[in-house]
Amino acid sequence: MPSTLELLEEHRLFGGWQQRYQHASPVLNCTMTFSIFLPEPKSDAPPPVLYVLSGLTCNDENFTTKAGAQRVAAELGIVLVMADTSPRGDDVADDDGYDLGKGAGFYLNATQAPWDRHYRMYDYISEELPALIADNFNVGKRAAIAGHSMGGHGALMLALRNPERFTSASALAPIVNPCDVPWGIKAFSHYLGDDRSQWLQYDSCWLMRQAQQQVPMLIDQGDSDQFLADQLHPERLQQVAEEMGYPLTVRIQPGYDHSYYFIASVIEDHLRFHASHLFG
Ligand SMILES: N[C@@H](CCC(=O)N[C@@H](CSC=O)C(=O)NCC(=O)O)C(=O)O
Repeated sequence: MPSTLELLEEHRLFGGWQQRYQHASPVLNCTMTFSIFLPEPKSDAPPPVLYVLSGLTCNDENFTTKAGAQRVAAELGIVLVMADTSPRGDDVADDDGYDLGKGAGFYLNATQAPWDRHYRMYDYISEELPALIADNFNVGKRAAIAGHSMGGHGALMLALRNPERFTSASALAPIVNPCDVPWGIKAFSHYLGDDRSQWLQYDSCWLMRQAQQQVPMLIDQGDSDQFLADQLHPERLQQVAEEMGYPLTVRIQPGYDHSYYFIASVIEDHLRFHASHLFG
């Protein structure tokens, strides 16, 4: 039976519709919100979907309102689904830091108390949300995934673990090696515990070395990004890709920082990259 969605907002946009919905999530054991851009249909064929994952402190609205992706998504006929970054609600565990707890779910299934009651973002993004979208909207089977920073980690990691689900993956300033950078070490210690062998399943550098099936990938990274030296290290994934013959393109963009000004500047290329695989 189709899940119940409550429409919170709706706006006409570039000939399509920008909508925001709330729903009960059995996987996360809380109420969740997502945004969706539905372009004007280009043909009788149901359109493909690009899932978009955001970074630390974000919800579904950061990308929706700041990335400027809808004009090109409308032109290409791609549905955009903007997910939240963690479970939400008053009874959901949280932390004072911006990089743990609400807004910082790291797209994993937590195993440690108190996080394990709600923090199952891996299952939510890989299973529950796609099923909800398929049940409630006229969309095709083809899907791609993109993300920024912590969301870039989520997009690359989810595509590496589910290569049959995604025609392509792309990331803007992603965390590629969470097992070995401060943001990832802090989050994984709390959510997954001290046994670092349990962390590897969420680390794109490790996953790419194990990959049996390839998903075309694009990464854009600004060289004036304030988090580049400490947290991001795209060269580590590029090195693995070169060793493994994995189809990853990394582009270093001069002068750009970590902000949505950077995202807005390169998002068109990401949409066209995904279109070349979604419609290929
Ligand atoms: N407030 C923090 C930094 C938080 C931050 O920069 N968040 C980024 C994502 S960082 C990686 O996941 C973001 O997208 N923010 C939302 C926005 O709209 O810009 C600090 O004080 O350092």
